[in-house]
Amino acid sequence: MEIAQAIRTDSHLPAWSPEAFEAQLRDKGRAYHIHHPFNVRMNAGGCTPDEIRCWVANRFYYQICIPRKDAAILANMPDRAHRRLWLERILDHDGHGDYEGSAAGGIEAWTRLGEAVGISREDLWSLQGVVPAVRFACDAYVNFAAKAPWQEAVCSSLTEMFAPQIHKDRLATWPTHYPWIESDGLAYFRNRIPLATRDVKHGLQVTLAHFQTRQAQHHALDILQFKLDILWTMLDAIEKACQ
Ligand SMILES: O=C(O)c1cc(C(=O)O)c2c(n1)C(=O)C(=O)c1cc(C(=O)O)[nH]c1-2
Repeated sequence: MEIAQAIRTDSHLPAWSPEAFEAQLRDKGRAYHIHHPFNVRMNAGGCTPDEIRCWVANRFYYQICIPRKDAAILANMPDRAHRRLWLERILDHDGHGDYEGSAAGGIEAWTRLGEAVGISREDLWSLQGVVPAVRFACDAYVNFAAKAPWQEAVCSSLTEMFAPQIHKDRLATWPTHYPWIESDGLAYFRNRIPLATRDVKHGLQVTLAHFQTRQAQHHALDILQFKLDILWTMLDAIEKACQ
């Protein structure tokens, strides 16, 4: 899959310093789905219970794709030290040991979120409510991760730089706006904050080291844009499907 390239006139210039490059990557947060109208409305309390259920059911497809895309990246990583770190991401979502408690994993926590909003485990896992564009968007992420050089796939995970805020927003607003949702159901969001922060540290380390010329740094920004577009597209599709 080719990543769309923005047209630039400065590609011949020296590479940005690591600090300036990181600032460029972080600046991409302006296009994060935290600003999508559906997300804004959801966190402002404007969604109906059916809309919340529709979002949870569709987002579940993203949740189950994440460990598959991480396994694809792992398979392309030649270095043991990187694999050791990356492996944790798979366990974060799939869990390990029994399916109770903190080691149960993100997919299990999302299943609890589903139950808290009124979706049974069977219905959630059946993927019945997942609309085609959400499948296409998530599958594009898995396919990209499998085919791209592993450092580029790592770079695409850097939308996680912006994820702690979106989780914090939900924790801050949902209990007031949606008191009908059992608070236990929000554990997924709470759990992800430290994990995302850890992931970003490693992801940035790889990205800052790998993209060494201005042109390559622009390519990294294009990769991040591609991932931002995946998340944005998902909400476009969810907004339309959940009306
Ligand atoms: O709720 C969100 O808005 C959101 C966004 C993202 C993201 O930015 O990709 C992730 C998550 N959540 C998340 O929970 C998660 O585990 C995660 C992993 C990844 C990734 O690309 O590897 N993104 C995200």
